[in-house]
Amino acid sequence: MIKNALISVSDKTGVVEFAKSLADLGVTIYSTGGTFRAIADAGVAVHQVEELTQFPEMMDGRVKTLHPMVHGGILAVRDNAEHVKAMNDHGIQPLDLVVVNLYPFRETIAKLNVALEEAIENIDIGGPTMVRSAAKNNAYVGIVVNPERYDEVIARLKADGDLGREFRFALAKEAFAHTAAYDTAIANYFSEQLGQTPFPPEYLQAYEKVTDLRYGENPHQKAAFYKEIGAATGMGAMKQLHGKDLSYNNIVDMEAAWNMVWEFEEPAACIIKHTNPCGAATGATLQEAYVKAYEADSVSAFGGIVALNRDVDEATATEMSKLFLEVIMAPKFSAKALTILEAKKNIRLIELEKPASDQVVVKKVSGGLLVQTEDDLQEDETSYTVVTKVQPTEEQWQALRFAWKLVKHVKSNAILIAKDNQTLGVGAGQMNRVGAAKIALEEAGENAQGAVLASDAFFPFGDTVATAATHGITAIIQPGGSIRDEESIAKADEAGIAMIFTHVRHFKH
Ligand SMILES: NC(=O)c1ncn([C@@H]2O[C@H](COP(=O)(O)O)[C@@H](O)[C@H]2O)c1NC=O
Repeated sequence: MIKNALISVSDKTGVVEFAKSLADLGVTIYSTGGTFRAIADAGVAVHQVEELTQFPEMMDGRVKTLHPMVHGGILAVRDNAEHVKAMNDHGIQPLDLVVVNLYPFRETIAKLNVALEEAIENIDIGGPTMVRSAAKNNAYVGIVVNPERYDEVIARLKADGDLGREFRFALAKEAFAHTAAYDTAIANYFSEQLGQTPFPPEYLQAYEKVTDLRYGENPHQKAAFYKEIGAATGMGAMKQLHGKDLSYNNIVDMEAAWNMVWEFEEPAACIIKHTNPCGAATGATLQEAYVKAYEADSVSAFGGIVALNRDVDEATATEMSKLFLEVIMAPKFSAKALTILEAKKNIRLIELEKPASDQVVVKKVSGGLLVQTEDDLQEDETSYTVVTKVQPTEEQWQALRFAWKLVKHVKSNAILIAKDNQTLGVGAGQMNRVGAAKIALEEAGENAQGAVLASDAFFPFGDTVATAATHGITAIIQPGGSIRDEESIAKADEAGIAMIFTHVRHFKH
């Protein structure tokens, strides 16, 4: 039986209707300042919490509900004689339903240049205290932290006159998750102020479920997708405009595709299979970039994930509509592009913001977590060295730059062949480097003649350069740093290949 409810909410969405329904069910409502006014102004019967505490709200609202008359009323075990006696002795009213959501701390720190004082003033104390009291005493008290629960609460009260033990327990779990996520945001903000990010002594993150997924990487694996609470960019902030539900593998590939395509400032298109590019290209227009990316490997492009770094126009949409694609992601789709692509039932269309920089990459391992900064080093070409007798031509430099930007997104060991801002062959995830080169060169075929080769890490032996030479590769970019670099340099000199050492490695596991 719910006799008394305490409502104290910052997010007042739906609270007036909710309070009205409670009042109609005969519940006596107590409220704090702003919530009281919102409810009272709507003509709903409500009491000020000061009636319980006999204390005014004070210290800029820092102290309003932190009082034994409130917490005794929430925490008392209703069938414990001592607790009941304490309530009677002190005139404490039982509070059977607590409805609280907290000061907008996350929203406050998301604002530009927010002062520490303002952030601190938005740390809720009384709210979480009531939430935790009520959640602890869920055997008797209902705790509601999410306005989305209001309807169900009312429906249950109307149907059964009570919330029921199981539902109260579920609400309590939601409440503890709510305060944990809230404290996580505060702890991370403090870490940031202390300069402890991105590797604070405790690694705390809070995620909320977006959806259950049909299955995981394989049909026998279960999966769900979670987003960072308050995510403004990245996969957690994507907008799906069309198509069936995304799969686990779709999202993994989308992440790879999206990071890859934003390597380029000019119009670019990347087509991804299993996180590696089967085709990537830039062009004067988006349409040109897409067609080149498609033609790079038109066999593998089937069922691919396409990422584009420009708004999709009619011409590009028309080209893409000719092929079965799993996902197309872009900053925006024009109305005409949408009409063309929406005619294809199965394609998923995703709008997404450009990726944010300064992200960390996190990998779960058993019993732990690996955290690293992104592989987003701004490389300075002046620190590259040409190690061969032959210098690259301007055209080769351009092709090498293009290939180097992409090879870092290919699973190691990675070799990528390119020409004219278009990939021609990709060898990904091989256990030895010459094996990756053979795959990439074979895929490039005749087109390897006059093309360039990029390698994500150094050549341990001269065999990769020798293989590249037999296929007509004219320039190579790689980190260098092997004890047998001289072997590779000699092979390059023999074949008249220009070779650059970047002194930067781009492993990707
Ligand atoms: N200080 C307290 O005792 C206290 N009690 C409740 N609050 C918060 O005050 C907010 C509601 O305030 P109002 O009803 O005045 O708009 C809620 O987010 C609630 O979590 C408090 N504020 C901060 O700690």
